[in-house]
Amino acid sequence: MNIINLQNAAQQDITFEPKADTISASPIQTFIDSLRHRLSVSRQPKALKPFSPGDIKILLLENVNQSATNIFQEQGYQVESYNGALTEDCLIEKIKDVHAIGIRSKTKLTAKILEHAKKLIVIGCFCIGTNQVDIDYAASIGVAVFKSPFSNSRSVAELVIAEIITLARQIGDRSIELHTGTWNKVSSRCWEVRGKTLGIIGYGHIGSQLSVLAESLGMHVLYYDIVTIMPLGTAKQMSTLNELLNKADFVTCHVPATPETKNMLSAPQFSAMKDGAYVINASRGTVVDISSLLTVMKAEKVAGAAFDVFPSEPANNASGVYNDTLNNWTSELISLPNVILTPHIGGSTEEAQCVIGNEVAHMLSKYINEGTSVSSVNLPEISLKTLALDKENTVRILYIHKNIPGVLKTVNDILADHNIDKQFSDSRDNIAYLMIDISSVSQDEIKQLYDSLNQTNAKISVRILY
Ligand SMILES: NC(=O)C1=CN([C@@H]2O[C@H](COP(=O)(O)OP(=O)(O)OC[C@H]3O[C@@H](n4cnc5c(N)ncnc54)[C@H](O)[C@@H]3O)[C@@H](O)[C@H]2O)C=CC1
Ligand SMILES: O=C(O)CCC(=O)C(=O)O
Repeated sequence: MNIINLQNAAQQDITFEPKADTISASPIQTFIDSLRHRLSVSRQPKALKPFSPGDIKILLLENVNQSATNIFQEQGYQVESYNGALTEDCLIEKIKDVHAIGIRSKTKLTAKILEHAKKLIVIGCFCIGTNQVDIDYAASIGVAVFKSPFSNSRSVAELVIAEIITLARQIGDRSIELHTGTWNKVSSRCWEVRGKTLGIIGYGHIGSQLSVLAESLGMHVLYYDIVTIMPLGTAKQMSTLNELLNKADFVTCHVPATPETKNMLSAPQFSAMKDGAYVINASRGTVVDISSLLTVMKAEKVAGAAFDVFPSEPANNASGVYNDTLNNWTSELISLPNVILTPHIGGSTEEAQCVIGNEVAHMLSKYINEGTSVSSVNLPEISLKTLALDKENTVRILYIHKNIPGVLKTVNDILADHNIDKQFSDSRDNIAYLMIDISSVSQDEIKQLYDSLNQTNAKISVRILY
């Protein structure tokens, strides 16, 4: 019997009858089954249906690491990969048909795009920032979003250390000069970094990692953060941003893109800085007001700057795309001395990308196969023990719903005739997620349960795994 009108179309077109490979009537199969019991392989995870893994389609954009593709293919999923981001129209077409999408920082998954994603179960950000995804809208349609919490932090911190020394010694300019035939051996306004003060705005994973590296170079570290965070080494937390700006020789930003961090460094903050200070931004392009920075650099108030991120960034690698059409101050910025520009490569190392590929692909697979939302950035974090092979008639219900009164009663009334083995529910703002394992459920009852749950008022999405 085919289920129609499924809210969560991972289950669209998928029969609730057992797949051929699950029919176990032959003597050999019976022997294997009994052997499994004798060998206690019942602790192995049960492969949950209704989908067979081959039904699951994964779309990977922006050169997501091969390690992710390998994991998805090991699961038996279909994987389609692209090196760059897709145009909006193309993305809308592609997203209609996939159950999971993996992106990095370029692909904007807005409500406009996501409303076409009728089969989508989960989004994987193979990066740290999630500002490119409308995570609240995703939650409102029952789509989980995962990211890598810290696997490229070290890479970003190392890039910033390189930039601090490069700016202090004007290495970028000397290199460009030699590339164009000019020998210009100077020491004027070139400095050691030892004994200088680094001001870190945002003392999270990257900021704190950078703090340790900077101290090992003999720098003093000050940091500013909206929350009180334990200092590492001899770093000191400043109670205001201005206090940090007044004292730091190098100011570096490691905050997320939020309304509060937009233009966090602009004209008033630049004027609060020490004369001859340096500015670094490898967080998000919205954080530093580059138009204002141009003014203070021309006045030699700021002695140099390094940017890895920009308000607008090209979707794909290509020559000639970093220009005034992208950001109207580009030609002015590139004409200034001691400015280091990199194409959003803070997290782009082999090590970071491989780990992120593994990590996020595992989270996505676990969510697809078992419903585990631990580490999701937009859904309540729910997990139940993996169903074991011997739990043949056990069914797992994954019910994402509006966080309104009376839902548990409604759901439990529907399940009243079954034995509830385990139940876990949690909420996050307007959204709640309920995971229930019930036993002794026949194939026909699964269909009835699905239909009943699907008709409840609070339902956002329902999946039944068995
Ligand atoms: N250039 C690149 O390739 C990469 C850039 N990033 C960017 O760096 C950002 C930071 O990354 P993590 O350190 O991993 O994040 P995190 O979440 O570990 O740390 C961010 C810190 O900023 C603080 N913060 C938030 N709002 C603030 C405000 N208004 N004022 C002061 N502090 C504030 C938070 O309390 C937190 O301690 C990411 O959100 C991402 O946008 C991350 C990885 C790679
Ligand atoms: O590697 C990328 O494409 C994005 C890196 C980044 O900005 C992040 O992890 O937030």
